[in-house]
Amino acid sequence: MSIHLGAKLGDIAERVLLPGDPLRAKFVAENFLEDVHCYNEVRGMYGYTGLYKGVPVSVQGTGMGNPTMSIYATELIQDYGVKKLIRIGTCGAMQKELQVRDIVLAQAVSSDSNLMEKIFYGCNYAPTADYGMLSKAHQLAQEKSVNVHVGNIYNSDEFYRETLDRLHKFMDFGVLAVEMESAALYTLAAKYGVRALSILTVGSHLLTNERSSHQDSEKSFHDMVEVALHTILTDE
Ligand SMILES: O=P(O)(O)O[C@H]1O[C@H](CO)[C@@H](O)[C@H]1O
Ligand SMILES: O=c1cc[nH]c(=O)[nH]1
Repeated sequence: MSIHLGAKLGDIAERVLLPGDPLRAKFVAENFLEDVHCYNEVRGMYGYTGLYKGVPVSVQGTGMGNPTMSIYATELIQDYGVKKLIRIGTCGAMQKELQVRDIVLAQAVSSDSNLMEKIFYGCNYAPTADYGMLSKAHQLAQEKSVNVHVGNIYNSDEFYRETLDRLHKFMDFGVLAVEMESAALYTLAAKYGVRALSILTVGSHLLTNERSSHQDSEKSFHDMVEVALHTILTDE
């Protein structure tokens, strides 16, 4: 057991999908994996391990924001030996060419979080995706004819913003979409020498205010989860 996970050693696979919402972890386990067991209920942050095409894969809720992602990513890597982590999240679109339900592959992460400043003595650090997993996910998404976008995303510690100025600045510089966990995930993956990628479904559009309903978005997760599962299985 680690501090925040009730799993025994060996309960968690080397390959883990990471949704923010613990109920999304349950949904993925019940609908995509076989021979599933729940290894964590601590804090209601459900974690499951099952088989995908005969290979053990876990799916672990992370909660919202860089601090909770940091806790789960660190314990998964350090205490349970996880080697490949793919976040399956939602995001808000920031460019007009993106549509609700499109998929975004986060190649790089810009952030307003001071997490990196703390780690790197006030300097900037550019959290980046694992290139092998990024290119595999891109290829798979294209094969499935999914509307997929690859590029820089905005990681924020704010969901409800004091000002929109910063958001607009990132829009001006071509940043695709906003979310709240990928800076911590990519930075910790680099620290511990493991592989990470964030795959995001557009749940809302910040330019048009369109948003998918909660139920609607569970269905639209289907493509993202399939791309994530196929990507995490390949060794490129
Ligand atoms: O849907 P998830 O994975 O939680 O991701 C996004 O949704 C939450 C905000 O509603 C934040 O966690 C953000 O990153
Ligand atoms: O983090 C997020 C996710 C969706 N929409 C936002 O505005 N922020």
